[in-house]
This record gives sequence, structure tokens and C-alpha cells, in this order.
Amino acid sequence: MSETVLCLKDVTAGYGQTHILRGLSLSVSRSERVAVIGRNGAGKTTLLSTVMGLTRLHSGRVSLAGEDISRFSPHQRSMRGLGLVPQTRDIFPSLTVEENLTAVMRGNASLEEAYALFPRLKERRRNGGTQLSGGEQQMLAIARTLMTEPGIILLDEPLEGLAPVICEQLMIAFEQLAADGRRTVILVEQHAVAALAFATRAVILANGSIAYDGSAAALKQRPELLERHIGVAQH
Ligand SMILES: Nc1ncnc2c1ncn2[C@@H]1O[C@H](COP(=O)(O)OP(=O)(O)OP(=O)(O)O)[C@@H](O)[C@H]1O
Repeated sequence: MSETVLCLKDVTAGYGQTHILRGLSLSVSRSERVAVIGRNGAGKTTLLSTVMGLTRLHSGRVSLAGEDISRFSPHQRSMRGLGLVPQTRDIFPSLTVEENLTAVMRGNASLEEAYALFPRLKERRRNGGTQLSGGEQQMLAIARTLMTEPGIILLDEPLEGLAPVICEQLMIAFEQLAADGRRTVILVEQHAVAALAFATRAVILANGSIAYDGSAAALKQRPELLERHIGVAQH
């Protein structure tokens, strides 16, 4: 059986006194590709934020490679191999592309790997963060997370607002990130078709709970479930 790297057990979490995730349990194995889908407000971002230690954990436990990290800071979680690419991208606007990358670089991380993944970033390496297109900013946000050498990458709606051609480039990059089981990838996406094409496993969130957890291929054969939980017909 494959090794569990990330485990949420009976997690209730939210903001202040508000509970958004309600008794959620999820185990992710090493090298898995998980798509997390669901309607606006279902709790997808909150799930990633909770894994990263950015919400209030009311009850339950989060563990990483068997270690209880429930009380760890986001920085401690990052040092243990969790890497979040936030929906807001959070590029440092006053730094160039290359400075954004080197500012967070650790261990054996290499600029060349980032540039091989996104050649466009190499072309724009001397440009400031604010001079980038939305797609380039997203590439930079992903590349910057790579600089922290994460074993588990959490991607929060990376395709949002981007042109189809850019989405295709990003999906190719996700394939490369996950290739040969090198990393575990958890992809939160509104674009269910793209997410399910990439993932081996799918999780549907509804009202802060898991409504489906199973094979992505099997979910593609369940249009009624997708329609109920995503709200659009999936073809
Ligand atoms: N910082 C916050 N403070 C209080 N409530 C919040 C905060 N962030 C999100 N929420 C609430 O938590 C609930 C879940 O939001 P979340 O962003 O996790 O959903 P989501 O599934 O990622 O939605 P979307 O696809 O729109 O990003 C929503 O009701 C939202 O209003």
C-alpha cells in the first residue's frame, strides 16, 4: 500500500469562530494527483489554507508523514515540504522575476528547473513583478513555490481568469511537476474538466464536507454528480 503523506482527521476549521470545514477527513498518498472541486464557497481554499496552517483549527488533526503538524506555523509546514501556490499569487511587485525566485530559494532548488518548466519566465527574468501578464504571474507564483522544494504542492485555482492557451501551458507544467511520482499535487480548480483530466483522484467539497472521494476517471462518468456539485454540465 502506498504511504500516506498528508492526513486530515475530523478537521473542523474556519475563520475566527466560524466553522467552514466540518469534520473533514482526508488521506493523501505520496505521488497522488488529487483534484479538489466544488462550487464557489464550498471550502476549497479553506481546505488548502488549513493544510498550510492559515486558518483556525477548531478540532481534529493535520499530520504530515505521520507527524502531527496541527499546531505548526505556516513557515514550519513549508520547511517540512508543503508548498502553497495561493489564488492571490502574491508576487513581490517591487522585485524582478529572478529576485522573486531567489528570495525564497532553498537547498538544492534550481533556477534552471524553474526556467525549464516556464521558458517565458527566463525571457522575462529581469522584468518587475508588476510588468507581467496574468499568465506570467501565475507561472512565477508556481515557480516561486518550487524554490522552496515542496514534496506536496497545493495549487489554488491556478487557471482562474487565464486564456485557454495559457491554461493548456499550465496543465502541461502540472504534468511535469507530478511526473515520475516526484511530487504529490493537490489541485483546487473550478475548471473540473481540466482538473479531472490531470488528476487520478477527485474530491468534491460541498458545504465544507466531502461529497465525493474516489477515482477521477469514475467521476467523469457521473455527469449528474458533477452537475449537482459544480453546477454546469461537464462534457
Ligand atoms: N478570511 C475569511 N474570513 C471569513 N470567512 C471567510 C474567509 N475566507 C473565506 N471565508 C468564507 O469561507 C467559505 C468558504 O470559502 P472558500 O474560499 O474556502 O471557498 P472556495 O470553495 O475556495 O470558493 P471559491 O471557488 O469562490 O474560491 C465562504 O463562505 C467564505 O465566505
